[in-house]
Amino acid sequence: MSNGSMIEVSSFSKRYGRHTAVNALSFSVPAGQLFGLLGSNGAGKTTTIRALVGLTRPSSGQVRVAGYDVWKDAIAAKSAFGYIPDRPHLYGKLTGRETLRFVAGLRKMEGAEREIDRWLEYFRLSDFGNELTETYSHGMRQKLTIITALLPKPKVLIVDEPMVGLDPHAARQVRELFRAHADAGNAVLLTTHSLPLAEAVCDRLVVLDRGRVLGAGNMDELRSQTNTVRGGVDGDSLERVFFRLIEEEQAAQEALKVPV
Ligand SMILES: Nc1ncnc2c1ncn2[C@@H]1O[C@H](COP(=O)(O)OP(=O)(O)OP(=O)(O)O)[C@@H](O)[C@H]1O
Repeated sequence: MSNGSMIEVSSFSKRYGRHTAVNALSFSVPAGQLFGLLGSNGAGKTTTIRALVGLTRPSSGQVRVAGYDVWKDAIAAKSAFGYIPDRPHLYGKLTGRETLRFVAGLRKMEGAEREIDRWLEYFRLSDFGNELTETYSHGMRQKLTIITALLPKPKVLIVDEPMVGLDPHAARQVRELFRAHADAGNAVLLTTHSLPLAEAVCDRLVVLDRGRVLGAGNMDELRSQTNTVRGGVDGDSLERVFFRLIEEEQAAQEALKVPV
């Protein structure tokens, strides 16, 4: 594993026919960090995540998780990460508890039953543990999916749009969970459209637009890239920084147009 990175994306590109969804993207996430991947619709966030979890093959470049090439060393890589997709799939004919036992069995976890109780309690799902997941509300399904990813205590957690459908209390719990997971020495990567969430929890960020990086770094670095102001009540929010980056990109594109 080079320089302790838990996630390493090197010159990753993904092309669909003539369309380039992600173009030569590079970033790395060390243990202990919470990393945010931001960008407008179609920017390439989900494509990057799908490459990180081995669901799509890079057209070029490399994607490594916990030191393993996700495509070439898939089994080792997959046992090192937990994945929370934006559209989770659960088996409707299993109960919540059966779902979690199934995951614990796959990961050969010891003493999983107590952990499962603790997690169900944490998300106020204890009363529903023995109900089929097909009867769960959207938010309950989301919570169960989050538990399936975290139960095996993965070194790397990869999350696509975590907060959709969660009530404010659960959203706060999930935010705290991700932070705690990173602080415990793991790497967390998330995509989100919630800029306040990203600003509140992420140590570092990449802003993508149409497959290319518009800005990268911590909040201070992003502010210095966009001439925005730091700190206090007068400081510029990530939202301001984000729109600046998009506006600058649009201005640069305009400038390239042939004047007719
Ligand atoms: N299977 C596919 N076949 C063809 N094009 C695809 C495929 N998957 C994604 N794309 C294209 O790649 C680009 C990036 O899509 P992606 O889903 O990664 O964006 P995103 O940043 O996750 O967007 P959103 O915020 O809307 O979820 C889009 O232009 C999309 O149309």
